[in-house]
Amino acid sequence: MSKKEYKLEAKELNAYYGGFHALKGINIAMEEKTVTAFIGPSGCGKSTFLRTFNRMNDYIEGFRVEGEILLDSRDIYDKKVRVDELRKEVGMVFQKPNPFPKSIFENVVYGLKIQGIKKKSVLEEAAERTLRQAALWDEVKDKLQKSALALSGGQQQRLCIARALASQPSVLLMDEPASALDPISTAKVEELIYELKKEYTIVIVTHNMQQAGRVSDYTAFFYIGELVEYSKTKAMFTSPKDTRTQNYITGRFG
Ligand SMILES: Nc1ncnc2c1ncn2[C@@H]1O[C@H](COP(=O)(O)OP(=O)(O)OP(=O)(O)O)[C@@H](O)[C@H]1O
Repeated sequence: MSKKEYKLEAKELNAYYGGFHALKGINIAMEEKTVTAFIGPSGCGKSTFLRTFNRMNDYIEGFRVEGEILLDSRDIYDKKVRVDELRKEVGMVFQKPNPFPKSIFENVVYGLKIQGIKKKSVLEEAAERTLRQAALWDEVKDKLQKSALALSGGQQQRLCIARALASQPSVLLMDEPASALDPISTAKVEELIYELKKEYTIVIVTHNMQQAGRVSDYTAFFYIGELVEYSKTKAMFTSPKDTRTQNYITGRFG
């Protein structure tokens, strides 16, 4: 009998900022082409955990992990893993849209150029494909050479999503991707997440419970560094098992 393969897994994961124990014995397994929402009160470790999946915390002095993070059953903290390759496979979108002060086109193809891809037709094809995927193509196709900074916040965030998709990742990590956006732009990003999960495995940190309910298949509730509860989103919101989860989702704290 073959063992079920997950896209992403954490096994007995502990994380520390120096002497501070930020993540405590986390176990989770996420299926391919699903959306998982991380929820929980401020400071409970959601972003720290999200960033372990592409080793974004490596830059922080004193940060270390124990346990395993598996991508397609391979340990991404193994010494043989090339972090630049990992980050191509596991793309990331941040809370505040952070386009470079360059043209729309240059933003999307930035990662490809760093990889040494120079051919114009390849770059143009990639730009169109990812801008279409990010539901931005129709709005920018006539001004690709204009500055990305002239776009609205919502457009900038979709541009950052296009930029993350250009290196053809299989996983997309999103750290509160809509919290700086207006309601219409938020709705667009949520629709986009729904479309993108046909091709990508998505993990999203959100403070917005309605958003978790709308976009995610599974929800993980964190509390002071622990993963308290992890289940199908519908089940978590209708019948949470732990009283801490119940208190949080009914707005009693956080
Ligand atoms: N660079 C750092 N150095 C030291 N401690 C940190 C660092 N980053 C985060 N922490 C601590 O780790 C804990 C978890 O932080 P994290 O940002 O992961 O929480 P979070 O749940 O994402 O919070 P929020 O919802 O406010 O963004 C917090 O106590 C925080 O103070």
